[in-house]
Order: sequence, then structure tokens, then C-alpha cells
Amino acid sequence: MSDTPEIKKGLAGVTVDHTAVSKVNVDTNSLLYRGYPVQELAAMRSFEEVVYLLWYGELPTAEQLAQFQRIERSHRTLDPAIARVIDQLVGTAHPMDIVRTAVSMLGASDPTAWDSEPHAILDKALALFAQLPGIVAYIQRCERGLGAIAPRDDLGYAANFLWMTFGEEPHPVAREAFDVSMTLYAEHSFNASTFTARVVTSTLSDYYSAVVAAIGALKGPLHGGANEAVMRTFEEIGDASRVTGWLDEALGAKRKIMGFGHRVYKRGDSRVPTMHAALDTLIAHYGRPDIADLYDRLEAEFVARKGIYPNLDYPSGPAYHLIGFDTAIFTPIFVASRVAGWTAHIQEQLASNALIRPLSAYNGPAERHIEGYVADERAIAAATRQEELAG
Ligand SMILES: CC(=O)SCCNC(=O)CCNC(=O)[C@H](O)C(C)(C)COP(=O)(O)OP(=O)(O)OC[C@H]1O[C@@H](n2cnc3c(N)ncnc32)[C@H](O)[C@@H]1OP(=O)(O)O
Ligand SMILES: O=C([O-])CC(=O)C(=O)O
Repeated sequence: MSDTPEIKKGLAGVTVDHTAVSKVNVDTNSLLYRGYPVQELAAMRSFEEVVYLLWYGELPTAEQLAQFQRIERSHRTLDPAIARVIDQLVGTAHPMDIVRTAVSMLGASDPTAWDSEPHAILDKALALFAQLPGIVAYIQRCERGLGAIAPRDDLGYAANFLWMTFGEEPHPVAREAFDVSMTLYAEHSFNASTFTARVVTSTLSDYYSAVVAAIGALKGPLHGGANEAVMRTFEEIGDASRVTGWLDEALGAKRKIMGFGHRVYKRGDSRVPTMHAALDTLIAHYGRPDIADLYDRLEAEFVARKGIYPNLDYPSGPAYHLIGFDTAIFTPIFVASRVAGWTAHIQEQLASNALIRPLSAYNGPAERHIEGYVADERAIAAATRQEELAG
């Protein structure tokens, strides 16, 4: 029998801890946030209420929500120092790198960044949550050569996000679809970016460092970066009539088709029907049946060929496109939502911390030595002392 430990590549199938934040149930194809089905939350509650639920464990009362919104709205204004950094980076850096830098800068300029008391984490999280729409909106506006738009404290989170981006009050169809997408993106158990945030937190590093690291993990096209990649695929294909030829070529070249597949769900992502319905309202509103045709054709052909189903990024990409965002802004929008889940997991990790440090099985060269090396007496004595201490 081999004494090599069993390797679980990519930690696939490994359960590393408990969580009370959300439950991904593959058998019933459901997703619960603190016990509530995400579809019900998307239909019945605003994104702010969902964030409150994730952070405090219960949906807010009217009074608690009013207080939460009051604080959120008081933090919405874009910090001029952050605006200057964005000005410098737009045009050369990807928007995800700019958001990551902005969050890092917020952390570096918070004199209490190290405070990890539960109330301090929540204060920082609420301020960051409130500032991210202004950061993302300003990046989008700079990309188009436009100036910043001041936030409106008479608008809810989703409406204000769109207001700061486009400078006009959103149509209810756009606002609703956007709000639903933010709820669906908010949390998904131990996905790669959330796990990254938990790893950083487990070292007792600070809140911002955990979020910055999580942004780095989210950026990759196998994770959050897929919503941008989906739109690039749609642009590349161009028209539903070209799907078959495009797929022949892409699969022939062993390319991954972005927006399809999932580490956990193997028979479809629990969030896709809700986001697909939201996309349909946008398609009807903006009169873009061509997008519906392309969406349906690519999905049908890819599922028929590979038996791999769409994930949440598949409907979200074209939805953000229809709302009017540039493709490179899609993953920063995901950041603005997922900061909710990251924060809940950072809190949970801190409340019951254990340093996250798995093992590896070495498969490099056997032990070898540098010619001429002679251990000095102090090193030998120190090694002997250590052995004695270890018994
Ligand atoms: C919000 C989110 O983060 S959702 C995920 C977003 N990511 C994407 O949409 C990127 C595209 N999808 C993928 O790359 C994968 O499905 C992942 C990374 C999401 C999950 O992958 P894993 O569980 O690790 O499965 P893995 O990548 O090993 O795929 C298993 C098999 O299915 C194939 N496969 C999986 N997804 C795809 C895809 N989208 N296109 C083509 N083939 C795929 C793989 O090539 C592999 O085939 P093989 O066994 O012949 O080598
Ligand atoms: O759970 C995952 O691995 C990826 C995902 O869908 C998410 O983070 O929303």
C-alpha cells in the first residue's frame, strides 16, 4: 500500500468547516441565505435587506432597515483621494485592478484598520459597501470620459448605483433586474474568493486585506471574471446563426466556454432561473430579441454537446450589457455585491478562528546537498537543543 496521502486537487469535495451563512444544496438545487431561499429574497426583499440578513442573521425590522440605510447613505460620497487614484489608473489598468487598488487604499488610510471587534468589522463593511457603487460608477464614467455624479440619498442602493453610473434615474425594469442580480451574487458558501477572504482572516490579518485578496480571487475567469468573459463570447459570436460554427471551433481548440459549468452544481445553478427571468424582462424592455436568440441557441447547443449547464454569470453578463454597463465593469459590480458575503464569512471566521493551513505531498527532487557545506558548531548545538526540547 502506498503511504502517499490522498490528494484532493482543488480541494474538490473537501468539507473544511461549518458555515451558518448560506447553504448550497445540490440535491434540491437550492440556495439558502441564513435559511431563506434566495429566489424568495430576490422577489420579496431589497438587496440592502439581504445584506442586513447576511451580516446580522435575521431580516431587519422597519426600524433596523431605516437605521442601516441611513448609515449606508451617509457613506456614499466618493472619497476625493480615491477619485484621484481612479483618474490616474483609468485607461491603463483593468477596472478590477482599479477597484482592488481603491479598497487597498481605503484600508491603508483607515487608522483603525486592525480593529477586528465584531462591531468594528461591521462599521468598516457598511462604509465599504456604501462606497463601492461610487467607485465602480466613477470608473465606468471615467472610461467614457465623463465626470463623477454625486450620490442621491433619496434613492435605494440599486437605483443610486445606476444613478451614479448613468446620471439618470433608472427605469424600474433596469433597477429591479439589477437589484435581483445583486442579491443573487451576494453569497455562495466556500467559493474561491470567499475562501480566500477566510484564509487571510485566519491569520488575524485585517478586514481590508481579506477583501483585497478576495477581489484578486474573484477577478479570474474561472470565477467572477466569467461574467465579463460571457459577454466577450457573445460579442465574438455576434449572431445566433453563427453559434454552431463558433462552438465547433472553440471546442475543437479545447477552449472553455465561459458561463457554463460549476464546481458544485452539476445539473444547473440554483440562481440561473431567477436571473434568466430578470434578463428576459430586460430583453423585452430594450427590444433585443437577438440577445435572447443567441443566449438560447448557445445554451441549447452547449448543453446538448457537453451536458454542462449555465452558471449565474451566463445570464448576468448580457443583463449588465443591456442595462448599459461596459463589459469590463461587470466583475467590479460582482465585487460590490459579494462584499456582503465576504464580510459575513470574515465575521464567522473570526468568531471561531483556526489558522487555515493544509498539507501538501512533496514530489520534488530527493534530498541533495551543496558541495563543501559544513554545518558550523553553533548550528549543530542549536539543532541538538531543539531535539532535546522536543523530547
Ligand atoms: C460565479 C462563479 O464563479 S460560477 C463559475 C464561473 N466560471 C466559468 O463560467 C468558467 C467556465 N467553467 C469552468 O471553467 C468550470 O466549469 C469551473 C472551473 C467553473 C468548474 O470546474 P471544475 O469543477 O473544476 O471542473 P473541471 O474544470 O475540471 O471540468 C470538468 C470537465 O468538464 C469540462 N468543462 C467544465 N466546464 C467547461 C466549460 N465551461 N467549457 C468547456 N468544458 C468545460 C472540463 O474541460 C473538464 O473536461 P475533461 O474532464 O474532459 O477534462
Ligand atoms: O460557488 C462557486 O464556486 C462559484 C459561484 O458560483 C459563486 O461564487 O457565486
